[in-house]
Amino acid sequence: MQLVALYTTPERRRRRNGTEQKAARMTSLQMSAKEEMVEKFLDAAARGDVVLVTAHLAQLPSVINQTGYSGWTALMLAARNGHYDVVEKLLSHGCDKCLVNSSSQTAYDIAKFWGHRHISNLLSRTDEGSQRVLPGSEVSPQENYFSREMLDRLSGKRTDKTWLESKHSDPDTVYLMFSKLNPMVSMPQEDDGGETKLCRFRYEAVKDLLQKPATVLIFLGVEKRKNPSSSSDAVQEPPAWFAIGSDEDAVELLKRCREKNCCFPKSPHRDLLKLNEEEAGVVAQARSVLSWHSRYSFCPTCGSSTSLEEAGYKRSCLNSECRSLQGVHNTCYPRVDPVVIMMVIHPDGNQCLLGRKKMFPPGMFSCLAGFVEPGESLEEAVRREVEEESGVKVGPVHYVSCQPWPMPSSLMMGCLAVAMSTDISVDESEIEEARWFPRQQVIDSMFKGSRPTFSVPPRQTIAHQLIRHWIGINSNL
Ligand SMILES: NC(=O)C1=CN([C@@H]2O[C@H](COP(=O)(O)OP(=O)(O)OC[C@H]3O[C@@H](n4cnc5c(N)ncnc54)[C@H](OP(=O)(O)O)[C@@H]3O)[C@@H](O)[C@H]2O)C=CC1
Ligand SMILES: [Mg+2]
Ligand SMILES: [Mg+2]
Ligand SMILES: [Mg+2]
Ligand SMILES: [Zn+2]
Repeated sequence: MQLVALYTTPERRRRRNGTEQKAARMTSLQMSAKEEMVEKFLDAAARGDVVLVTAHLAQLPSVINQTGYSGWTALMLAARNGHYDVVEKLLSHGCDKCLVNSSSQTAYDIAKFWGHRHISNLLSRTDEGSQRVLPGSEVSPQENYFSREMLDRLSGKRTDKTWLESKHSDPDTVYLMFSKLNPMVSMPQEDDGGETKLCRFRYEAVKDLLQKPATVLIFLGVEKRKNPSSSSDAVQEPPAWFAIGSDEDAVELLKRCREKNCCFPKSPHRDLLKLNEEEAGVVAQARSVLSWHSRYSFCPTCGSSTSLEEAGYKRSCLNSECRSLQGVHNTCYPRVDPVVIMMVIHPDGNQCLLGRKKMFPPGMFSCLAGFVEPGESLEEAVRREVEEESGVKVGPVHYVSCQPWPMPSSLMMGCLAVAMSTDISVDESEIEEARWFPRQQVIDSMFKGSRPTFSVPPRQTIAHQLIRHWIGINSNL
């Protein structure tokens, strides 16, 4: 009932106090134009003015998840006051419904408390929730880190040797360089906002490498057109992208780059999470395919040598008698390993099961995960892995979203699972510790920052997004 005391009437409180507070801030702090716009946007959401809300979003998309002096987002205010159309509009623009106010309530909690059942139903819809697992307006629906496709893979062109050769020497073609499966990147400079960037090469800088027999060349695709209707696009094909896997000495490779601060990251689990969403998607594709080439040089059926085909997407056995060349010859394609990762919810709905491996940084807990085995459904894999690792029995399983995880080629399939038993007994060979964490404790460690009792993996992981997702759909009341 904390909510009653704090937020009984946010709109009235806004009306009563808003003008004086704003005026005070205007004079004392000189409210910036951005702050003023945020307050106007929040006011429109609180009043249910969907036209004005839409106009603000068009003018400044980043306003969508902002909070004003009250610490409430537009979604929370619209949910509080029962404005279904505003909630719908904000969701359609990809707002983050997992955010909490200072009392740890999500927009869902607020709508539920104030009896706006049509809104709480809308906010709790799992398919809707699964579409928006990453925060930020620049991220489109159903997307996790490593999932964005900025290239059109044009798989039909992989067998078109003439087209591929013309692209090799095209001056617009972009080459990425990999050494030991890691891409050459320029590390963040102080003035560029801390983003790691892929080093992009042109044909002239790499053409000698393309001639070397040990070089692996992968066609990644062509850039997706942002504005396909413009007239220059009609005559010009978008640039093609290739990945080069080279066995040349890394120091020598680095000399080819003119940019400053270049390197091949040493810790992919950490460094590859600092790319922007688009480049991360390209790396996910290239790294998994290169890793397959590095481990599958010989035919797994007869042990003969293989040749690289289809622009890097196939290896064929050079022994014409080999069984792998008959029937289903799927020994020859890049591998993808399906993994289930699950947020296990306590039967009381207010706690979740998280575990830690010995290799995790101190204090970090994450969702349980495990490889899907042959002939197993996702649901069964979830039940088996949870029981193996924690001893907890699981009933219903609900798919949420997935994430390519190029370490080296997992496809993480994120699920919510409801526990049918609560006693924990960990498999110490896989997990050091597993615990039930109350929702409030999870919220404190994710959002409040000050001395959390434990930490969760970074936002780029699907584990993090599943935890957020659960907070977003679970009632706090
Ligand atoms: N993005 C994210 O948020 C997260 C990603 N992950 C990723 O998920 C993956 C799987 O999680 P994990 O808990 O380790 O899996 P499991 O619980 O299945 O346990 C790993 C065990 O499975 C074995 N194994 C390795 N590859 C396979 C395979 N293809 N099929 C069946 N068993 C296999 C390993 O053996 P061996 O020791 O011989 O290799 C290891 O002993 C990992 O790659 C991990 O990086 C995990 C958690 C979070
Ligand atoms: Mg396991
Ligand atoms: Mg596991
Ligand atoms: Mg396993
Ligand atoms: Zn063979």
